[in-house]
Amino acid sequence: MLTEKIERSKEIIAAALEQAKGAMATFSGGKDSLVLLHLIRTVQGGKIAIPVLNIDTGVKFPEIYRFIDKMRRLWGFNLVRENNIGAIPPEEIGRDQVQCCYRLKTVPLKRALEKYRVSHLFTAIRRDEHPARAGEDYISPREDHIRVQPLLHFTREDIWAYIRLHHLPYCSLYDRGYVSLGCRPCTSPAGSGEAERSGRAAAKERAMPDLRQLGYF
Ligand SMILES: Nc1ncnc2c1ncn2[C@@H]1O[C@H](COP(=O)(O)OS(=O)(=O)O)[C@@H](OP(=O)(O)O)[C@H]1O
Repeated sequence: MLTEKIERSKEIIAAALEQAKGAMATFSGGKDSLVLLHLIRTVQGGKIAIPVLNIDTGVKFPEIYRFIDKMRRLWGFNLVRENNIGAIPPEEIGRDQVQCCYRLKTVPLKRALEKYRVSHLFTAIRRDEHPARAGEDYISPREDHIRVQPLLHFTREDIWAYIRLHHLPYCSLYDRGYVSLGCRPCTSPAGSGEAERSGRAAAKERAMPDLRQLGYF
């Protein structure tokens, strides 16, 4: 039942917020982190009181940038943007995916964690997204901080049901066939019957690197 799943997520969020000395949420502009922010907003009484991190690779879709700004205005949260733009020459972006993801995503993420002294980082990953995420726990200690992953038990359908239930706005790319939003060079729409992340890196017909291994999400 969705109601029970929502309650479970709220409990995880509330407990982590209570323990955290430096909590931070993540928002990619995607549907899952949208739900994460809404849940945090609910737990915090209608206002997101912790900073919200967006890692800007510089090659996201314009629709994503616009949607992030729209939500920032609507919900009035403190959006913190971090980037490492320029670390990869434009013509090489997406070519060596491990290097590209590491420099454009992991490096700025690590920098943000240090800069903002983050003890607990809230992410919106789900177990059903990918086999690599199936074994994840709600609370996942890393080298220097703790990942809080309150949406692990949500399915893709749960996310959309939540968005409909609360009449949340969402990024327009989802209505144009995109099911998982990454960087422009490595994302294409997925066919309707395909796995959720099949459009990621499909533009290059390659598998995404293991981002967990790279210290990303
Ligand atoms: N660029 C950026 N900025 C801030 N937060 C981010 C970013 N990329 C990933 N995330 C967080 O990780 C969640 C899962 O996203 P992805 O499956 O796209 O992750 S990954 O890029 O493949 O590692 C993601 O949720 P959704 O993107 O909504 O699914 C966020 O909680």
